[in-house]
Amino acid sequence: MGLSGTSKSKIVTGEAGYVLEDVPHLSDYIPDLPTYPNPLKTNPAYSVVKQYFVHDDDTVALKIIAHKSSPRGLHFRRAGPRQKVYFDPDDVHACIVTCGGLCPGLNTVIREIVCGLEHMYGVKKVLGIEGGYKGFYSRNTVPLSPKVVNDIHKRGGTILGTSRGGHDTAKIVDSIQDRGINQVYIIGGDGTQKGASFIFEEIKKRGLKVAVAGIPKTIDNDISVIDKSFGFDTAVEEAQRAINAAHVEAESGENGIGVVKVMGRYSGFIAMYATLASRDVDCCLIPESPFYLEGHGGLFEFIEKRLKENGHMVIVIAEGAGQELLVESRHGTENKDASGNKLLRDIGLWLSQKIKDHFTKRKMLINLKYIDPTYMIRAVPSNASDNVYCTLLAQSAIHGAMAGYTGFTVGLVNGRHSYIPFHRITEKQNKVVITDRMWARLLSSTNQPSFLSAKDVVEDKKEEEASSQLLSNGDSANNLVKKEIVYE
Ligand SMILES: Nc1ncnc2c1ncn2[C@@H]1O[C@H](COP(=O)(O)OP(=O)(O)O)[C@@H](O)[C@H]1O
Ligand SMILES: O=P(O)(O)OC[C@H]1O[C@](O)(COP(=O)(O)O)[C@@H](O)[C@@H]1O
Ligand SMILES: [Mg+2]
Repeated sequence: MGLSGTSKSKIVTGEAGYVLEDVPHLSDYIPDLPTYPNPLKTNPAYSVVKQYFVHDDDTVALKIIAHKSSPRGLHFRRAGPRQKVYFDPDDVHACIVTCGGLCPGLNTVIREIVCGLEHMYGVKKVLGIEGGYKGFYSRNTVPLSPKVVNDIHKRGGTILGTSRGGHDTAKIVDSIQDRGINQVYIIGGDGTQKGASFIFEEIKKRGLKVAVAGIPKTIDNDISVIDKSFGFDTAVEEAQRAINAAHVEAESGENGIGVVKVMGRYSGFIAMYATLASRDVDCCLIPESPFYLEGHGGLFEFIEKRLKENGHMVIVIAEGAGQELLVESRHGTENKDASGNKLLRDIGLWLSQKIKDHFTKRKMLINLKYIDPTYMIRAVPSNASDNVYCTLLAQSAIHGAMAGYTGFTVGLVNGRHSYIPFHRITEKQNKVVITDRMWARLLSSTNQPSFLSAKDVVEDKKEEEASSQLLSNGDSANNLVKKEIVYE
């Protein structure tokens, strides 16, 4: 086996093309750390389970579809408890912080970190950092115990509060150092994980024995590498209620049109899955698939056709869709939120008005109802399957930190919990690939226009080149490079 890599990546190679992209370990920069037997060995719940501990060599493949001649691709370290731990449970002082937008399941993750630390490892000192990153240096903290967090998974939001902006690496690490914290659990999206990687680098620079573990959170499902994010299932389920309402309204009026806006700043996964799940949706509009209103193949033509056929229709639109159509009226100013995310204009409202104007001009009576359930979807508690998922993520993060791993995000990769280096999570976003089979399934289920013209270039050669590159660099199928498409 060989070890190589840049400061960013820790690559371990082996026989038969084996490549592990490992995560950092405290022993990488602190020599002679003492180890302790894992307390789970004497825990009655776990000690009876054969092979409970993860083998040191266990890895998880990033790509599970292989061709005859393709390399084995990249692997990540499998998550789970190790035989040895690098912390005496009595010495652990953990903290938890939630950052960025809300997402169903945040409280479940908090609960399970607190309970998992105490029940599995006997750790009793856990601190909640209030109000996101800036809470490390400008807000209160709250001691967390299994009793305090007992019921919180039944509530939406985060009991710790959250925020955008306020990431000051030096101040955060000063606070970690001053408080004697040695395990940091950071729950948040791509922005948060970028912040977490800076915190990890600073901790390493100062030579501190502090494990930094990220738990990826995104209601938009826009984090790459992982199969899906917690809360996403719940969001899709909750979106059904709004779509049902839009359908009932649309069915009841003459030429009824229901427009539902869902979240999805850059990625239209909620819109796509909510549409596929509902079967009541006639048209789904997402940021990845530019659309146009007027003319042949445009949205207005399709609406008119559907109304004539069915007398009603439902449109689901992701908030980031069609933003380019609004650009002209923005007068060049691009507003950003405290984290630097682009502020979007309300495409749902804009589109609803455009549809109304169009049919008024055509002297065709329509009844349009616009529903914006975005924050309602985000504020609900997680459903049963997300609760289980959150629990496993929290436990995997705890096992990793206790085993001395650091600078990692925990995530489900092809159905297996894995430790993923931060940069893999943050280097690009997960997006719906409109040349992929899932989007084709959606198009065939709604029978909506693809909004691609005859000029759209889909060159077989380019496609082949792109896919063979992907096989060798081990990228996930979810992140396939878009084929070159020319829009009229
Ligand atoms: N590039 C970055 N470097 C350091 N911190 C960041 C970066 N981007 C975002 N953050 C911090 O992460 C937190 C959440 O980021 P945000 O983008 O709002 O949400 P999310 O993490 O859900 O994507 C904020 O406190 C923000 O300051
Ligand atoms: O109004 P807020 O709190 O900024 O949140 C709105 C945004 O948050 C999101 O839910 C995503 O948030 P994150 O990047 O924090 O995961 C987007 O879909 C939405 O645009
Ligand atoms: Mg984000």
